[in-house]
Amino acid sequence: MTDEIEATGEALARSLAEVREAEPLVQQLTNEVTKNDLANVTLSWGALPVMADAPGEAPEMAELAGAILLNTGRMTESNVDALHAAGKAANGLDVPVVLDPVGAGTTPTRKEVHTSLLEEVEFDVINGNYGEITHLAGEEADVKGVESVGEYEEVTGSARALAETTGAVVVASGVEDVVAGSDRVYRVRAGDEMLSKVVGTGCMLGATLAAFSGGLEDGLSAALHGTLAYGLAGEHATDLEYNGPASYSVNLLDSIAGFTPGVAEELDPTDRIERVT
Ligand SMILES: Nc1ncnc2c1ncn2[C@@H]1O[C@H](COP(=O)(O)OP(=O)(O)OP(=O)(O)O)[C@@H](O)[C@H]1O
Ligand SMILES: Cc1ncsc1CCO
Ligand SMILES: [Mg+2]
Repeated sequence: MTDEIEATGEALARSLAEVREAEPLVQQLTNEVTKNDLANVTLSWGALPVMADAPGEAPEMAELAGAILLNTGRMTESNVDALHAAGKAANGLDVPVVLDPVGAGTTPTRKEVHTSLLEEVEFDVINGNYGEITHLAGEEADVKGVESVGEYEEVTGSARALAETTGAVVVASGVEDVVAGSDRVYRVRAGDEMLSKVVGTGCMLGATLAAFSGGLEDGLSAALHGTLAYGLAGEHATDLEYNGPASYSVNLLDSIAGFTPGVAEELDPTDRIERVT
């Protein structure tokens, strides 16, 4: 691992190119609300999506994958079984595993599912909104359905605490994103308020983090550059023709597809990332 992660346009371009060259197979177990968007986001970063989520086949596919995403938005018994089985199979072969703990803390069922997943599966990345991350860190949090509500002034500390207890890189998404490894924490300022007006943009960040984890060697660089690239794509999407949130969501997909290494090279995103600890 390099001492400090570069946040230049050139460094971001190298990461984007590495994902495209590796073209990792990214298996995603996710909710029905966002499945199609996640598959397209994955393809647009240059990775290959496969949404294999049946309990019998999911662990078989995980053994073939370059990375897997476990999004807990769908709480059916068979999906929960598949999440466990795929996560364990991936751990057995050192395939990176990303957890998106959708709605963590809201119901007894979700509390139990997240507790058992964290006990039984080792995660490389955990990405959730401020409320979900704060809840998983063992602190008081207010999650309404799948939305983070309330104030989270201590989210940097919560993300770091969760990174320390789980060994995962933790990404807490919100107005600014926090990317926490065990020994350092960054804040990423990229994105646009429109990202909060479309359902599933946090889930799409999860797909992005899985694609970058499958393509890059270093997990913290993958999380930091994936979060930065996604936020910048979300900003650029506001330059495209806008007719309301639905057109923004299409523009977001187009913006990700157009975010090539050549585009990244021309940017100077150094002031978007601040190391805070
Ligand atoms: N006000 C904002 N300004 C800039 N970026 C934002 C804002 N709100 C959210 N984002 C960005 O939107 C993305 C999704 O974050 P959010 O915290 O809303 O996820 P979420 O609640 O898990 O979403 P979902 O459950 O709908 O998938 C992140 O990339 C985050 O940086
Ligand atoms: C709205 C919703 N409900 C379960 S999953 C999901 C997608 C956003 O997280
Ligand atoms: Mg989410």
